[in-house]
Amino acid sequence: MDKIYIEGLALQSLIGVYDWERTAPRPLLVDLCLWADLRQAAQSDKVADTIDYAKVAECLEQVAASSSFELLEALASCMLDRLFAEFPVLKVSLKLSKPDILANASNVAVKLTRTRT
Ligand SMILES: Nc1nc2c(c(=O)[nH]1)N=C([C@H](O)[C@@H](O)CO)CN2
Repeated sequence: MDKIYIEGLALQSLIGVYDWERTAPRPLLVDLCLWADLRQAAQSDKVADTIDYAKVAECLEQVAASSSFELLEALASCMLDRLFAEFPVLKVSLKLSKPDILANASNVAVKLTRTRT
C-alpha cells in the first residue's frame, strides 16, 4: 500500500499531568505515516487526487492548539480520530513526542497505529 509521511512536524499544545505543565503550551513533534491509494494522483499529477499533506499538517496543528489533554495518548488518539474523519486514509501511524520533559532523556513519545474500520 502507498504511504505519505510527515516527519518532525512542530506543534504547540497545552498538555501534561501536573499543574506546572498546564500554565503554557508546550512544543510537541509529530511523525506521521498515512496509508492511502496514491495511484490516481501518480497518474494525474493533481493535488486534488491525493491527500494534501499540507492540509493534514494544518488539521493536526488545529487539534493540538485547541485541546488541553493530560496525556500524550489522549491527544494522539484525538488526532487519529480527526484524520480518519477528514481524509480518505486507510491506516495511520502517529508518533507524538514531547522533547526535553524528562531530566535524563532527550525525548519521550507514544506511537498509535489504527486501521479504518
Ligand atoms: N504514558 C505517559 N506517561 C506520562 C505522561 C504521558 O503523557 N503519557 N505524561 C506525564 C507528565 O505529563 C510528564 O510530561 C511530566 O512528568 C508523565 N507520564
